[in-house]
Amino acid sequence: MLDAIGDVFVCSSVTWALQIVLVSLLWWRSAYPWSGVPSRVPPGPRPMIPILGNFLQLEIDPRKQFAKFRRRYGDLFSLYIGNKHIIVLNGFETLQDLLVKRGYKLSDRLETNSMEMLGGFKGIISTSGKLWREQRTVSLALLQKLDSGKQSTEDKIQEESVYLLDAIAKENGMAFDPNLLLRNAVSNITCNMLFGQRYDYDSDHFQLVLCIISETLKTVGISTAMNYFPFLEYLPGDVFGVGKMKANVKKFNEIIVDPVIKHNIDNYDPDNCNSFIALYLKEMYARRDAGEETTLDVENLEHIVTEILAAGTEATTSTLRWLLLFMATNPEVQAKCYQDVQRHVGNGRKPVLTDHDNLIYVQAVITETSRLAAVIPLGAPRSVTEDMWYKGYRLPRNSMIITNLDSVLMDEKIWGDPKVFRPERFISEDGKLIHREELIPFSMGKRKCMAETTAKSEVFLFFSHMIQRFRFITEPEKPAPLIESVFAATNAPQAFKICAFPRSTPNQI
Ligand code: HEM
Repeated sequence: MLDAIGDVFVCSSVTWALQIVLVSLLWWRSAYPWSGVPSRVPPGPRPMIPILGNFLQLEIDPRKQFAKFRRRYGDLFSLYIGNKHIIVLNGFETLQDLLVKRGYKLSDRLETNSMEMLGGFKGIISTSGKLWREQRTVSLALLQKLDSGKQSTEDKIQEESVYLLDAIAKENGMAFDPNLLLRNAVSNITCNMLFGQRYDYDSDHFQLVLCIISETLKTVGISTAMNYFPFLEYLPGDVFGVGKMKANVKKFNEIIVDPVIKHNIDNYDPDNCNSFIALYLKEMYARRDAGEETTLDVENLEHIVTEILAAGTEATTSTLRWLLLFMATNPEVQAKCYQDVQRHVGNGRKPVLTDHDNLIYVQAVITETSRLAAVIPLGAPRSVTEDMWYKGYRLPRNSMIITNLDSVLMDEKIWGDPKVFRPERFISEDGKLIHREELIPFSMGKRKCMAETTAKSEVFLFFSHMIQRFRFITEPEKPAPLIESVFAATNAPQAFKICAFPRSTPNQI
């Protein structure tokens, strides 16, 4: 009986596989862009294998390969994967020309399968055109309004720092992985902005929020394969994590986002709007009451909440993790940061945002870390809205655009020794902070990160508070942690452990 079932299974699997191959080949012939290579498009490596195109020429972390292609083909090169023509933009001049000067043609997202699963083409990150413009403009205005309200973003970060520093102190100088504590602190700022409340670090509800975010983001990398090979979604066994990702997004909405939005709708009080959700609802009702045509609705709000939580948590946490790693492995740099804080802030009070202009060395360390860590090194994919020409090349409508920020942040022509961690490169001879326009970890143009100011405030305050209070060292009697990254939704460091000693103890420098 079991054999018979096995035979049927094997037979149906073979038929299934043949059908997939057949359908794929037919689909490839009709959809594969280089079956008739469009003329005058940017050059690139020749796609050797039907359907896969250049897929096998790329590693999971494609940055090194992109650097080689750039040397060979120039600042614009083409790749073909599955049914997509991809154009990779490299170098500061190209990114500035195409994202800033002619950004109106490259501000849309490409409607990919993974974008659909994550954002359902609602909200901000995955949307384009009028819908994106209204959602982004309104969201930005509401975040600014919140910042100038009862509790500013700075107040929220100051409040959260107390909890973060206490949690670090509780590690008692023992080795710990700072990832979870930093993640708690960073996402609490976002929760506070969105929901109007922070959570205790040991709250089950809060840990569930963080767990779903990180599980979902883990599947983002692998499920992007579906953007190029849409049929993979239908393979049995959820090999590409598509089912898991969909289930996570659904669970996140059901358990976290929807109940909070419902609570806000049920208890709506226009005179007491202390959270992003309440302010969005107020704006939505106002536009509707005024008879305005608007895209503001509960479904878009649901997506924005999820996106801000995920985007806000991952990139900022990764940046802070890189900072602690660089401090523990570069004690002399850490000592200079501590001296900077001692000189301009002392021990009697906490650093505040207005210390920013005085803490030059701390700023240089943060700036150098943002450059070297490049936590979102390839930006988020965009698309060409209408056929356009640039430096003699045709950029066909609907091509996918990859903004290779890494090619600028790690450009030898700009930085000389880009792989070296050297904060001094951002300090002038007369001791001032050097601002470089090529420092673009938040991308460029209309579609650049929506929360650059908030992210910078979080990084500056959390980092300077930690440096004021603790000395961080690598785990004693263990090999120093590797300065290597895990390339996934963000470019984060590999997991590492450090020890934190309060500055008032004999371990003080
Ligand atoms: C160090 C921290 C951060 C870095 C380096 C960073 C970087 C980026 C980058 C490179 C993009 C892609 C821009 C593009 O499409 O080309 C982006 C988009 C975005 N970021 Fe950030 N980000 C950070 C923190 C945050 C925070 C804290 C939030 C929210 C509170 C946030 C919200 C967003 C949103 C909503 C978008 C999509 C914008 C759009 O599509 O119009 N980010 N970010």
